[in-house]
Amino acid sequence: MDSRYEIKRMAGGGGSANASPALGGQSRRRKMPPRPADYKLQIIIIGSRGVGKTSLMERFTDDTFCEACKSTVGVDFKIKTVELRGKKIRLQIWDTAGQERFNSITSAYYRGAKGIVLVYDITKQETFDDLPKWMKMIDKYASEEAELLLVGNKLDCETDRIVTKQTAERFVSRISGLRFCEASAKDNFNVEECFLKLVDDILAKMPLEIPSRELSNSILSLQPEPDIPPELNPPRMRCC
Ligand SMILES: Nc1nc2c(ncn2[C@@H]2O[C@H](COP(=O)(O)OP(=O)(O)OP(=O)(O)O)[C@@H](O)[C@H]2O)c(=O)[nH]1
Repeated sequence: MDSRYEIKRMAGGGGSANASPALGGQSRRRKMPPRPADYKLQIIIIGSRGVGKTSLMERFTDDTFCEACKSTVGVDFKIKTVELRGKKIRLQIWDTAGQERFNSITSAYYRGAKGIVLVYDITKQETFDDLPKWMKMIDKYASEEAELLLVGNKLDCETDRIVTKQTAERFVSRISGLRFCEASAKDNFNVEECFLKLVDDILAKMPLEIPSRELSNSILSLQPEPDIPPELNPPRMRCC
């Protein structure tokens, strides 16, 4: 049995208001199981190779940073539960390979995503120049309803910056509904804020006024459990 459901016997010598005479002064406390999530959402992280997609995901989900990570092969994912707008949200975050040769695999994950994080590296012009190509992928494979967030990563490398904030803002202003922020996975700057803003934007579009009895009985999934598309192999785990 799950240890969360165990009834803990509290050894006691009386004095507790909850003590039961039948237990000879011992009281029973039931440890409550965690409240189930109200929503399950998928977020996908895309962008060119080496921009820090994995690093952003790992910073957000585990608060870790890997200096010498291996390049992602195919896709990987992590789970994180957050609370926003009074709701508990289970996020499944898909980290995709930046290498073009994996596009046929990674594109299968766009469709179910409620949020898309498009990343470039502020120190590498080519990763910014690649953005129109990634926008084409989004147009082709993602849901029109998906919320979009552009992240300029590696803000800790300000002295090596090539892509100015103004240049990025000009790009963003031409695309409706695209949000923008700069962050550093390494320094843990603005990472959580960027992800939570994206989730908040997703929630803002959802019908949150669901009768509480529906919420209490089951996990309300506004989209299918984010399964691995059947035609694909399971996500390949990467190590650091
Ligand atoms: N200075 C700095 N380095 C970073 C940052 N984020 C990631 N890196 C480094 O950039 C390199 C690539 O990071 P990854 O997270 O693997 O990049 P990725 O976009 O997932 O790469 P692919 O899987 O190849 O597409 C690694 O050496 C990281 O340590 C950051 O915020 N600042």
